[in-house]
Amino acid sequence: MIEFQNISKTYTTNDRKITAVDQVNLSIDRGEIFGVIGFSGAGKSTLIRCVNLLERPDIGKVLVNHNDLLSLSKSELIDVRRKIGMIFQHFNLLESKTVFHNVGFPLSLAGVPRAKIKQKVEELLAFVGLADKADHYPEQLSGGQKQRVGIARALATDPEILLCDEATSALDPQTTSSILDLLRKVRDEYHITILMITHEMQVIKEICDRVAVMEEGRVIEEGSIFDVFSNPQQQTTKNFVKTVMNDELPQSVMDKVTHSQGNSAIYRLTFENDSTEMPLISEVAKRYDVHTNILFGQIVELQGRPFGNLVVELRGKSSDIQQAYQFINSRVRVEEVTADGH
Ligand SMILES: Nc1ncnc2c1ncn2[C@@H]1O[C@H](COP(=O)(O)OP(=O)(O)OP(=O)(O)O)[C@@H](O)[C@H]1O
Repeated sequence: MIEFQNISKTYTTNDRKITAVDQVNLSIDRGEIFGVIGFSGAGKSTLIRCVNLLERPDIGKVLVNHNDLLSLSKSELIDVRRKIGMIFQHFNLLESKTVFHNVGFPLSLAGVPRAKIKQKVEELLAFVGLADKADHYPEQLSGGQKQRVGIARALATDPEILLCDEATSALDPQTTSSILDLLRKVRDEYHITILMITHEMQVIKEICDRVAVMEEGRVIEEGSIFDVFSNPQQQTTKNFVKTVMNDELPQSVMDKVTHSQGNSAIYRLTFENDSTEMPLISEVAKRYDVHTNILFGQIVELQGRPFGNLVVELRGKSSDIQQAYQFINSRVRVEEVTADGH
């Protein structure tokens, strides 16, 4: 549906060159909710603006529905852009127009007859839950309501793609959740492909199917939500994952454990899918002459699949600990936790 083929974009300011997007390759499928995460300055906004050529990449190709955007004429590009809606962090509503006229604005611009505009706007306001706010002005609305208007306006031209530029970053967590629910409904009911950029991993976790992590203009990691959250590879990705999956042991616990007497080792066990239901620790205690001390445990759901973490201290003779480790290792992913808790 959307394909970036080796695109790069460099800005030159005061003789300084900044490569905002650096050789990015990504492919986003029809009907997918795809997230791009990165810290400020990573190049996310530049990348998303390449989808409708608000920014033109210097090199590479942007394909939308197999159309090579950079080779289109002006009028062809206008047609493609009509199929791409966009919502923004600060909503970008027209303050002097009512909710009704904000939503209908793209249709008025396209010369759609009044009766048709009325029908479409009413349908969309009902869809976003603002049927009773048609005559209100933006200043009379909360942030969440404003973003609902932004979404309704973006849907007015029946787009196939919705671009979300930090669409929930100005909202509190509860309102963010309700907007994400609405975006999921947009995808499910209107079958729209959604590309969103954000610096909040919680947003990615709640709604996306796949994610790409950007750093210094490059995509450093990409994959399904389950794979990236359960087994992040790059340090930046690990840091983002940590913000929503807090599985760090407090230092005070680590200190107690590492200063305890006798032979002991600490392991982090990772459970996925069916293995989350495995009575592994009781099995270890039964089979081997080791004491087991559970220091931390959690189970979360990623895209409907269970994923768990357990940090266990094993105490006993080195040879017994080693045997117990091998048994665990044959059943689940396991790594030793070092003295700093990692
Ligand atoms: N129009 C521009 N002129 C010059 N430099 C720019 C321009 N737009 C972006 N940049 C630079 O390109 C880099 C990437 O910016 P971009 O806005 O794409 O990142 P971002 O990940 O979206 O960050 P943020 O979340 O802060 O917007 C930054 O160093 C930024 O300063």
